[in-house]
Amino acid sequence: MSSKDTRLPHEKGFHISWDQIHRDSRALAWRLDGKGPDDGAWRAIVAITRGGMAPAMIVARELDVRTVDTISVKSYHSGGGAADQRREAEVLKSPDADLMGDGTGVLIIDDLVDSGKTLELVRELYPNAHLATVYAKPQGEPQVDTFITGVSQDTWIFFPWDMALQYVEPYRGKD
Ligand SMILES: O=P(O)(O)OC[C@H]1O[C@H](OP(=O)(O)OP(=O)(O)O)[C@H](O)[C@@H]1O
Ligand code: HPA
Ligand SMILES: [Mg+2]
Repeated sequence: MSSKDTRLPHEKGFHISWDQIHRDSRALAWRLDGKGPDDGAWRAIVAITRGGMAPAMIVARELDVRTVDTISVKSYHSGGGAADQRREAEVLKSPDADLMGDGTGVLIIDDLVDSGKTLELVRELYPNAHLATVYAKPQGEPQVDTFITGVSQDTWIFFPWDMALQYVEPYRGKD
């Protein structure tokens, strides 16, 4: 039996509540406040859809940034068999080109970085933008300029928009 199978149900994932993502996104805003290139201000915020939209909205509110755009990135597995599967990413919708330039003064926000493929592509497109996530796994950390909480690579992060409250059995069941 692998160690994965011996973990208790509540240890298989990192479950984030709305309250937690709000607090962590505000912590991200606090860390980024005054760090823009022009008098500390950020020119615009770009959310990486869809997961980056909630944190980006919270950061935009805290930092009083009114110019908000989106970039839509789809990441997927490519290759043949399981052994040579690689992670790829493609842009489905770009933000306004005049707004973006090379990314200087623009804060690009996502909920998390995992393999780093999504941010790698975004950085190629906007090398001078500041890339920020709320959560980061070790493999993706080199791709992100600022993040709040590190999470181990084998942990799956569950976000509140993907969950619903439901009954769970006690750890010690009836039989
Ligand atoms: O570092 P990576 O391995 O590229 O993974 C991180 C990305 O994966 C998830 O988005 P996903 O593509 O699942 O789409 P969604 O935000 O629309 O749910 C997450 O929101 C990040 O954007
Ligand atoms: O841990 C994760 N949680 C949710 N979405 C993700 N996309 C890549 N990794 C994750
Ligand atoms: Mg995403």
